[in-house]
Amino acid sequence: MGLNGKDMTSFMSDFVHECGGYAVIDGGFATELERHGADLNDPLWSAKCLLVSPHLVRRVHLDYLDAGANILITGSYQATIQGFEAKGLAREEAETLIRRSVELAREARDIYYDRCTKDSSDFVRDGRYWRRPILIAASVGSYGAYLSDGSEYTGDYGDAVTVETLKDLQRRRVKLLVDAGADIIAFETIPNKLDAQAYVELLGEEGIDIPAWLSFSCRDEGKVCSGESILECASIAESCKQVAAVGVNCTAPRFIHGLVSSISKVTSKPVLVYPNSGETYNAVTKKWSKTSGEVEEDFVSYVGKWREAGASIFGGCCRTTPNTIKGIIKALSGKAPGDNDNLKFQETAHKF
Ligand SMILES: C[S+](C)CC[C@H](N)C(=O)O
Ligand SMILES: N[C@@H](CCS)C(=O)O
Ligand SMILES: [Zn+2]
Repeated sequence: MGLNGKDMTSFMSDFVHECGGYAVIDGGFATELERHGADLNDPLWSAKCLLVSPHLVRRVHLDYLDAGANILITGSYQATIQGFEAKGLAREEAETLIRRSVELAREARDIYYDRCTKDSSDFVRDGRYWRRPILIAASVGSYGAYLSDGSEYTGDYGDAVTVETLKDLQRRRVKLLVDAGADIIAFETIPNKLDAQAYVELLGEEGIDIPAWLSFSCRDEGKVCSGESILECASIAESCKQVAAVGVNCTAPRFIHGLVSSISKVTSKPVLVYPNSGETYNAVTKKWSKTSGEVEEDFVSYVGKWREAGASIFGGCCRTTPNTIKGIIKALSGKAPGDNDNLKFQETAHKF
C-alpha cells in the first residue's frame, strides 16, 4: 500500500530519526563492482552486471551492509529499457533486468538480516530484538547517464532535448522500480534544472506512491554541473511533496560544505550528501584520474563540517568504498561499526 503525500514528505526525516539522528548511505556501487573484478567499459556501465554478473551486484550490496550502511542504492543507475534494447535485448528482458536491480538489493537486505538473527549477539538489546533500519533506494541516473558520454558532469544535452524527452526516457523505468518493491527513488547525479523539472513532473503525472530524493552533481560550491544555481535546483525539489530529501552526490568533497549551506536555506527536507573522491572522470576511457593541482583532504575529515552545515544523510559516490563508509560512521559516532556501544546508532528502532 502506498503512502499519502504527507507521509512521503516526512519519510526521510522519520527514517533519520529512526536511525538515531543521521543515516548512512552506501558508497560507490560501480567502484565496488570494479574492485571485485568487473569490467565496466561499456555503454551500460554498472548496469552491465545486472546482465552478466548479478551475484556480484548482491555481493556489493552485502559489502556495504557489512560496512554499516542504512541505505542501499540499487544497480539501476544506467539501466534503461533503451540501453538494454541497444544491446539486442527484447523489451521484456530489459524490464526484467530493471526490476531485478531492486530484487537483488532486497535479497541482500534479507540475507543480512537473516545472518544478524543467527549471529544474534549484536542483535539482542535489553532482552529485545532490534535491527538496523535499512532502505532500498532505486537509482535513476539522469539523461546524461543514459547517454554514456559523461554529460551527467556537464548538464549539456543540446537544444533538442526537452522535459518531455527526459520524462519519456524515465517513465516506464521508474514504474518498474517502484513495482519491484523499492522504498524510495534516488534520482541522482542530476546535472541541470531540466532533469530536476522532469522528475518532479513525472512523480505527479504517474501517481508514484513511494517517495523520491533528488541529488545533484555540482561543479563548485554554488552551481550544479550545468552552471545553474543549486538554490534554484533545490527549490524545484522543495516544491514537490513527494520529494523526501534533497542533496548532492558525485561531487568533489571540497565543494560540499558550501552546497549544503545553500541547500539548507531553501529546504526543510533532510539534506543528503554522498560525494565522490574528488577525481575526474573520463567518459571515453571510463577511468578516473587525480585532478591535477588539487589535493583532496581525507574525505572522512569533512563529515563533521557537513553535519554542522545541516546535512543528516551521508555516504559516498564514485571511487569511495566500504572503508569510506566505515570511516563516515566512525566520524559520526566516534566508534567503528561492530562496537557494542554503537548500537544506539547502528541498531535502533525496528522491533520485531
Ligand atoms: C557517474 S559516471 C562515472 C557513470 C558512467 C557514465 N555515464 C558513462 O557511461 O561513461
Ligand atoms: N549509484 C551510482 C552513482 C554513480 S554517479 C554508483 O554508485 O555507481
Ligand atoms: Zn558517482
